[in-house]
Amino acid sequence: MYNVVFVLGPPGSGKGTICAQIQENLGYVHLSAGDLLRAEREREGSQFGALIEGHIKNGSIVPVEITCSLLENAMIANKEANGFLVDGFPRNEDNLSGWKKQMGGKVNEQFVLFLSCPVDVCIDRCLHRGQGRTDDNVESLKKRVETYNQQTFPIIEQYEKHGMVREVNSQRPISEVYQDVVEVFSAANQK
Ligand SMILES: Nc1ncnc2c1ncn2[C@@H]1O[C@H](COP(=O)(O)OP(=O)(O)OP(=O)(O)O)[C@@H](O)[C@H]1O
Ligand SMILES: O=c1ccn([C@@H]2O[C@H](COP(=O)(O)O)[C@@H](O)[C@H]2O)c(=O)[nH]1
Ligand SMILES: [Mg+2]
Repeated sequence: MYNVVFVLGPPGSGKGTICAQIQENLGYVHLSAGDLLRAEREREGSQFGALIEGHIKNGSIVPVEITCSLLENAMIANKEANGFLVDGFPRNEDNLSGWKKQMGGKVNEQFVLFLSCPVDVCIDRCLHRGQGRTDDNVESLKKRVETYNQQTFPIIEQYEKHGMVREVNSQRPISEVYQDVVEVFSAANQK
């Protein structure tokens, strides 16, 4: 069984930043679904490159079969990890049902870390991220936020109903956010 923590929140809420620190200090392996899709987009011979880029630019969600296979392959390649931080997934109903179908019997879902942050702050962070992402522009960000509000937030609400969401306010200095996140992990791993 793989231990899994889903890390969700609006675009630019700091998921990648916090996951990198958790990976460094707590032995979880960080799997950003977005990073895996970007790597697949760049992979020579990939049949999905154009499809992935279309979704990324449009802020829409790639079919789950593609994303879930990338995530499972990355888990298989890191079997010795304490657990996995699945960053930016599941993002919609299709993601959730596809994940349950493919991974249902293979994972222990520990909790959902929800980094909450006002959208205007998040957009400003993305516009100043400086990583050259093709979706860090005003037009794509508008669509990404819309997708988050309409499709991803309801997934967080579903997990909330099952008592699985741990919310941390990420509109604060990174060190403060990280401190609270560590407490969430400590509490979960004491059980
Ligand atoms: N608490 C914070 N305060 C200020 N800036 C932050 C904070 N957390 C992250 N950032 C910065 O905001 C930008 C976005 O952070 P990050 O890439 O971690 O977000 P993300 O949630 O992974 O975004 P996306 O969903 O678009 O991948 C980065 O430039 C990062 O350095
Ligand atoms: O599960 C996923 C994760 C991501 N996408 C697509 O990638 C971009 C960028 O994702 P980030 O998490 O911001 O790196 C996202 O807008 C989607 O288009 C996806 O389809 N499924
Ligand atoms: Mg990210």
